[in-house]
Amino acid sequence: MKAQENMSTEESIGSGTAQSLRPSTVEGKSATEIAWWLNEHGFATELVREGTTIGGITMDSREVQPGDLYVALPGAKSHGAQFADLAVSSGAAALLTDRAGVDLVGELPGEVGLLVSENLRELVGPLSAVIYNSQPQDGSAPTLFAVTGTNGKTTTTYMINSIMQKLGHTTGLIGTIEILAGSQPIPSKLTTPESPHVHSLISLMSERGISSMAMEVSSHALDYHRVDGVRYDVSGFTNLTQDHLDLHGTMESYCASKAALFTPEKSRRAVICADDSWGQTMLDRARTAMGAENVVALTTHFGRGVQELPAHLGRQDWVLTEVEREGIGHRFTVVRGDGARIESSTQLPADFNVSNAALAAVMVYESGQNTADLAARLAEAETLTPVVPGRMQLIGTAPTAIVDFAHNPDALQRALEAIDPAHEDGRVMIVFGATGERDQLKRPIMGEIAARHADVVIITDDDPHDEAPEPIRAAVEAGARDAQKDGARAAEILNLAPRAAAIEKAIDLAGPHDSILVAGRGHEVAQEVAGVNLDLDDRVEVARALAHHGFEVLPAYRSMLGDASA
Ligand SMILES: CC(=O)N[C@H]1[C@@H](OP(=O)(O)OP(=O)(O)OC[C@H]2O[C@@H](n3ccc(=O)[nH]c3=O)[C@H](O)[C@@H]2O)O[C@H](CO)[C@@H](O)[C@@H]1O[C@H](C)C(=O)N[C@@H](C)C(=O)N[C@H](CCC(=O)O)C(=O)O
Ligand SMILES: Nc1ncnc2c1ncn2[C@@H]1O[C@H](COP(=O)(O)OP(=O)(O)OP(=O)(O)O)[C@@H](O)[C@H]1O
Repeated sequence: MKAQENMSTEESIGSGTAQSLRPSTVEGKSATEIAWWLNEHGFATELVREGTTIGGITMDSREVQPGDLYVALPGAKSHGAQFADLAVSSGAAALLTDRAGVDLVGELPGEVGLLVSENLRELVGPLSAVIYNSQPQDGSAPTLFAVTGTNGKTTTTYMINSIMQKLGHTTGLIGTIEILAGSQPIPSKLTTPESPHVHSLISLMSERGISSMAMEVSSHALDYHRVDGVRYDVSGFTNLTQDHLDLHGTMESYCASKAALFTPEKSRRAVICADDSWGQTMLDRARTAMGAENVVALTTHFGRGVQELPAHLGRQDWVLTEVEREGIGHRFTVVRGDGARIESSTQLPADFNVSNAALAAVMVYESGQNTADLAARLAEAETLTPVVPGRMQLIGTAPTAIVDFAHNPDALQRALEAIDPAHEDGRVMIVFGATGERDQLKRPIMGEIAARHADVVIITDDDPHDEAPEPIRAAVEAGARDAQKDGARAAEILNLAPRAAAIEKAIDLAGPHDSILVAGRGHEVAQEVAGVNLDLDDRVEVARALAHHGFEVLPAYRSMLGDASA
C-alpha cells in the first residue's frame, strides 16, 4: 500500500543491478582534475598520463562502462591490475593503480590515462562521492540513515523507512534482503555494496525523488571502506554479540570495525544502544570520536526488570520504559532525560523487536523531523510493524510456526525466548543448522542454546557452501548433547537432513499448542550445497508441512503453496 503511494513521485529506474546502475547526470572529469582532487585531499597521487574524459568509477573489471576510471587494487585473491586488459577493452578512460599494479598492467593503449597512488581502497569511496556528486551540500541530498550491529540491522532499517514514509517521504533502502528505490527493487549481492555502488545508488535515488534512505552497514563494509565518503545524518548501533569471528578474529577487533561508523567523517549524529558492556564501549568510543553532544545513548533493557536508571543517562539520552505485551507484539514508551517522550507499539513478535522499534523511532526523532507529526505517526499501530521478509514471520498459529533469520547465538537465544508457548502443555521446537565456511566456533554454542531453550531440537543443514554438511551438523549436535547431559531442557535431539525433511518432521511431531521456530535462513530462497543452488524457501516448506498435517496456514502463505497444498 505504502509502496503504491510512493509510485507517483518516482520515475522508473529500469532494469539494472547495484553494480551496473549509474546516475544519469554525471559531470565528466579529466585525469588531471582527479589527480588534483586526490592530492588536495591527502591521497598522494601521480598523474602518469591523461586519458579521455572520466564519467564513472569502478573497481571491478567486469563492471567497466565506457568512460570509467578503473581502480585496479590489490585484494586477498588477486590484484585488479591483472584484469586491466578487460577494463580497457570495455572502454575504461583511465586506470588508477598502485606501484605493484603498474608492473602488472604492462603497456596501455595511448588514449587510456594512468594515475598511481597507494592505499587505494581508502580513496575509492571519497573519489566516488566526487564523481557521482552523492554528497551535495545544497540540501538536495536525501536524509541518510545507517544502522550497524550484529543483529537487528535489517529490521531497524525497514522500521525507519516505514516511519519516514508515514511522514511523507519517498524512501530508499540498501540491505541484506534487497535494495529498494521507492517500490522498485534493484538486485544486489552484498549487504553493503562496494563504495562506487553506494555512491552511484545514493545519487541515482536522489535523482529519482527519493528523500530519505536507510542502509545497513556491515562490519565487512567498514573494514573494506565501502561507505567511506558517505556522511550519514543519523547512524545507529543495535548490539554486538558473537558472529563473523572468522573475519575479525576477536570481539575487540569486531567492535573496533563497527566503531569506524561513529566518526565525524561518517556520521553527523549517532544513537547507540548501550544495553551491555559492548554497547557501553561503543558509546564511549563514539563520544570520544564525535563529541558527546552528537552521540545519544538509548537503553532498551530498562522497563524489563532493570530497576536502576542507567548511570550514563544524560538530558539527551533515551530510555525504553513501560513495555507491555499487546497482541503478538508490544506497546512501549521511550523517554529522554529532558522529558521528551515517544509512545508507540509494534506487532512484530519478540522482545528484541521492541529494541529495534525504539532505535528506529529515536533515530528518526534525532534526524530533526517535526516532533508533533512524528508522535502522531508513531501512535498508529502499523507504523512500526513493516513486513520484514523472513524476520519472525508467522506462518501458522496452531501450532505457532515462525520462520526467522536467527543464525548466530544471541539471535537464536532471543528468538527462542520469544516463542515460549502460552499453553502449559505447549512445547518449544526448533529446526536449524549452522552455515558452512563461516565462524566454526559458534556451531556448538548454537547447539547448546537450542538444547537449553527448546524441548525438541532438530539439527539440519543451513548453507553448507563447499563444506561437507555432516561434520557441521555433528558440531552443532555435540553442543546440544553436552547441554542435554548437563540437564538442559531438550527431551529430544534429532539430526536430520535435508532441511525440508527436518521441517516436515517438526510439524509431524507438533501439536496445536506447540511453537516451532525454523531458524537461520529467513527470506532466502536458495540453499547453496557444494556450489549448487537448490530451491528452498523455509516459509513455503513450513506452510506445505502445516497443510499436509491438516493445520491452518495463515492466508498470506496459502497462496505460496500452489498445487503443493492439494
Ligand atoms: C571478504 C570480502 O569481503 N572480500 C571482498 C574483497 O575481496 P578481495 O580483497 O578478496 O578481492 P579479490 O577477489 O582479491 O579482487 C581484487 C580486486 O580485483 C577485482 N577483480 C577481481 C576479479 C576480476 O575478474 N576482476 C576484477 O576487477 C576485484 O573487484 C577487487 O577489486 O573485495 C572485493 C571487491 O573489491 C569484494 O567483492 C569481496 O567481497 C566478497 C564478494 C564477499 O563475499 N564479501 C562478503 C563476505 C561480505 O562483505 N559480506 C557482508 C555481510 C556480512 C554479514 O553481515 O553477514 C556484506 O556487507 O555483504
Ligand atoms: N535487536 C536484536 N537483538 C538480537 N537479535 C535480533 C535483534 N533483531 C533481530 N534479531 C534476530 O536476528 C535475526 C536477523 O535480524 P535482522 O535481519 O534484522 O538483523 P541483521 O543485523 O540485518 O542481520 P544480518 O546482518 O545477519 O542480515 C532476526 O531474524 C532475529 O532472529
